[in-house]
Amino acid sequence: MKVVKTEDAVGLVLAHDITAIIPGEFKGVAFKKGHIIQEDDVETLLRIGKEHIYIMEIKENQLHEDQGAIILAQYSCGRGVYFTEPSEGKSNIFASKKGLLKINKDLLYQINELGEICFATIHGDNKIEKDQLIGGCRVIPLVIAKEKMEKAKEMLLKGGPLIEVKDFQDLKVGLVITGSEVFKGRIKDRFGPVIERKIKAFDSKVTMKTIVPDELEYIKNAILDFKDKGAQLIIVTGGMSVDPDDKTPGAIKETGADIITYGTPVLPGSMLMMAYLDDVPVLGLPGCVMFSHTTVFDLLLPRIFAGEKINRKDILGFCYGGQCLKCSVCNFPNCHFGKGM
Ligand SMILES: Nc1nc2c(c(=O)[nH]1)N[C@H]1C(S)=C(S)[C@@H](COP(=O)(O)OP(=O)(O)OC[C@H]3O[C@@H](n4cnc5c(N)ncnc54)[C@H](O)[C@@H]3O)O[C@H]1N2
Ligand code: MOO
Repeated sequence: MKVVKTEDAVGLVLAHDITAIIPGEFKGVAFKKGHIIQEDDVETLLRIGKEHIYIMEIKENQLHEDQGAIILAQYSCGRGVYFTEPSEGKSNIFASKKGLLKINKDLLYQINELGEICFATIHGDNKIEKDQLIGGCRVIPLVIAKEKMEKAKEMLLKGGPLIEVKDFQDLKVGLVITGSEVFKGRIKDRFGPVIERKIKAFDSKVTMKTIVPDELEYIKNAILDFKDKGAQLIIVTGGMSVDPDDKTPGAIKETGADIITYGTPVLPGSMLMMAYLDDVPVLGLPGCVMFSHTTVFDLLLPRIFAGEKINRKDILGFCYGGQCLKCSVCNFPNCHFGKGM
């Protein structure tokens, strides 16, 4: 610690908290330990009787916690992400737009492994809204070795971006509703509106829709027809289970699509089929997607709309955390559901 005249202390770092007392009005910390003294602070400090102050000496090879936090935030934020000015050594990180949140988990771990650093985030691979909090980064001590921050910067530049928000694409969606009971008008279609609502949340819409009976040829031809008409995502509802009338999985296979999975380790949603017809994703959705608030369909949609190709490992990875708790008020995606391995 060093004693400095207050007028000469601008840009230097306070070594301890400074208390202010205004009788009947205020008693508390006016300036916190670690605060970098600003031009405007001088008069305030003089008014609370501080003509001299103790300042912390930051050595040539060290950085103040706020400078460390800026380095962490600046070099970790990719497209669609912004951060706040640090306060008490911490910067908060937010999404600057709606999209798919991507977090490089391995890199995040490695940065924390450097020590004296706290970098915490929410889970990635979910939809994020504009100005939603993603995480925060801070330097734990008041000062940190410059060398360590250089190392962090190098790792972030090489392996980054650590955090990014990918845009959703406007996809043309083809919807095939299966079910002879719906086709023949015995019951009203209630699956279509659920799908249309969920697609709208990604600013896209169902541009082609048909209702077909539980017959393999009808379902197959409807899928191929939508593909020919330029659908970029094809969704087939119902008929996904084990009854003799459940023809959807067979029909998707018959189109020649590459089947990624029939069956997922997710409840609800275990009977879902994910396939690609050329590069067009084809989803066979079981009845639970119409009934349940949140299912495996909600885990896949953000990634499909961000243009990511889903593989079998992605789907198997859902098993840990794949059981939805069906809370009375659904907080998804702010819960464990689908957060995976
Ligand atoms: N023995 C087994 N049975 C079931 C299994 C299983 O593994 N073994 N899985 C269960 C699970 S999990 C689900 S989810 C359902 C999947 O059902 P499907 O996708 O085959 O659904 P459907 O049989 O076509 O319909 C179920 C129910 O929903 C009504 N429905 C269907 N589509 C519409 C629509 N567009 N509008 C209104 N209502 C619709 C339909 O009439 C049926 O009542 O299988 C379990 N069984
Ligand atoms: O596909 Mo069912 O998909 O688990 O409720």
